[in-house]
Amino acid sequence: MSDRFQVDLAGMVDLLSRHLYSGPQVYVRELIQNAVDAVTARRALDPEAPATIRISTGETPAGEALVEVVDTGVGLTAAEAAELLATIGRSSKRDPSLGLGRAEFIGQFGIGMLAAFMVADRIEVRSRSAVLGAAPILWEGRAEGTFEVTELAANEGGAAEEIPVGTTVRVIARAEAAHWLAADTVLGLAREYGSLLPFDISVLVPVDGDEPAWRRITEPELPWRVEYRSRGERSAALAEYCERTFGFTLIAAIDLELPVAGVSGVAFLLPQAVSPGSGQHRVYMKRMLLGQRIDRVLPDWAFFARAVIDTETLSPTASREQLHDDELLMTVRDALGAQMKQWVTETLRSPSGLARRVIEVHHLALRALAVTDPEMLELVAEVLPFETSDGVMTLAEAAARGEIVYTSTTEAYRRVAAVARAQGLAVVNAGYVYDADLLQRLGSRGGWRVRELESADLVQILAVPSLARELEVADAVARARDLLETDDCDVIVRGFAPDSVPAILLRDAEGEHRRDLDRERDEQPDLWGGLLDGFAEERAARTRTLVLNDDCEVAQRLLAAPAGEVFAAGLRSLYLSAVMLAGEGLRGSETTAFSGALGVLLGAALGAPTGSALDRDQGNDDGPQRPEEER
Ligand SMILES: Nc1ncnc2c1ncn2[C@@H]1O[C@H](COP(=O)(O)OP(=O)(O)OP(=O)(O)O)[C@@H](O)[C@H]1O
Repeated sequence: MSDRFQVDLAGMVDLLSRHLYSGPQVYVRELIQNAVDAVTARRALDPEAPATIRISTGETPAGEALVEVVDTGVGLTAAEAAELLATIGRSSKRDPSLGLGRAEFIGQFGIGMLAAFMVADRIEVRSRSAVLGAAPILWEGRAEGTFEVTELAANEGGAAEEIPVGTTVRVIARAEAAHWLAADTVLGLAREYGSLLPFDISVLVPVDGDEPAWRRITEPELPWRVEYRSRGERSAALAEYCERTFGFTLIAAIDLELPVAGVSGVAFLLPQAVSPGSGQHRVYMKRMLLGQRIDRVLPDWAFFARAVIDTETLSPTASREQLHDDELLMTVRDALGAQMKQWVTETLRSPSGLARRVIEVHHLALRALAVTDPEMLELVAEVLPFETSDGVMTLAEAAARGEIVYTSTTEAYRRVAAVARAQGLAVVNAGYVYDADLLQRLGSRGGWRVRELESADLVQILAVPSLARELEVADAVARARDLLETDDCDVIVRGFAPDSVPAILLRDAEGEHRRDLDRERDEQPDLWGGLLDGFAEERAARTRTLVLNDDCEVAQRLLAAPAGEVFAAGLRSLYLSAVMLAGEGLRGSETTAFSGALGVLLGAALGAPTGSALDRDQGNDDGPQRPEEER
């Protein structure tokens, strides 16, 4: 003999509330959805049937909080109520041959009613079926797991025939869940879930000093489907909708339309850059809100947009709060991505204020897009500005000048930019996320000559002087380092081209020079002995390095100069011209120091008295050249 499964209702409800749904608030959604499905079913039988849903809150005579949802839907017979309302997993909305939800209904799983028990102590369903001659019924279910069905005629005297076709669901709260049934909570939730549903749904709201009033919460049309007199009017309405729904002022709205998959919507471009992986979208399913943080609706690279879509075909998970990541979703995601790509291509190809703004704010997203898509790669190479040692330009512009040489980190770029600039070599800073990948891909396409800056380029750029020369200038270098200590700047001597540039300034954000020193020491451990160890330690503490060009006569003469005011003034002049060569402007105190130093040099040459800047340089650390802020 076989037995039937028993269900512990309290246990099931606990399971739902803790592990399936995000919280008890979904009970409002389930009630509205059942009412909408019932109205849809009735309209299928009788297209002229009324289609209204009324939601109100109140109290039972015993003071328990209650929510009542009244629909003019298809209703339930006594047998249907007994079978459907209390059988977990039983739904009238599934197609028996396919085992899937039927296209016209939102519900399909047969568990929605249980959600109400997350807040309810009891649920009463009064209903009259649209089936001709059906008697009105009352179904009462209790949280402890019992229910009964009675015919209202027998229960409530002669009023039965006056009861119209439709259903009234009354949820009576457990004391500790009563706040979920408060008037403004229910209004807020009904709006959140139901505002785009295609029926007249109204909520009874309290009015200060007056009788409560019905307020319609549904909009007659999807915001992106409303017809306006002009494009401008439509744009303004969408901007307002975006502000209201997502809380930001859009840069642009991109229409999304996929009729074959029953998907439509709009993607709003965010007004500021966001990090990848934050693409979260608002999804409606048959015009009922599924969730406001749904990912995977658009491709990963579209993280610079927030979309709102309505879908008739994508499948919800049983919680009805996420989408099934199935093949259909993948196809939809790709198709919506293609529409966004088309918009991006068209917008960026024709120069406009909008194109500039999109590039300025969302260049990172465009880089991400270029990495995944060869067509976008060409577009990005044409329109995206890159920092190069020859100024800001697009990759297409850089390519027009010859081979593109890039560094894959910004630190490496900062280190070599000044040297490269001094030598007329254009180096592209490919330090942003995706850049190195992007340039590599570009390099593997026909017609582009691209390569990463190699260490061989660097060795060629900065030549280490011989040991003898290093020892010869050691004293001058030590003096120079003392003089530039307050500028947070180290001093080294190297040879590099062109020999017309006496000095360049390197940044040392990652201790690159320390590594250089380590390498040099490793190569010639005996010769250098402990000499470099001391240097390395102290040098690592300074964030910039002045490289004096040992191939340049001016620098050579400075290194040969005796200690004194001319040496200090000469060093300061070279330092400040290197600051300018590195693309940094001079601060006020530096401009003063520059003219002071020139004054000293001219004075020395012309025999006039020396200037005050030199005195400051040769004095101790409280000189005016001390950096007031980080460079
Ligand atoms: N307001 C209503 N009017 C008429 N029938 C209803 C109503 N509410 C519920 N029902 C019936 O009860 C059944 C079970 O409802 P329930 O909400 O548990 O599941 P569902 O809506 O079918 O599926 P889902 O779990 O996906 O919401 C429904 O299939 C429907 O036949």
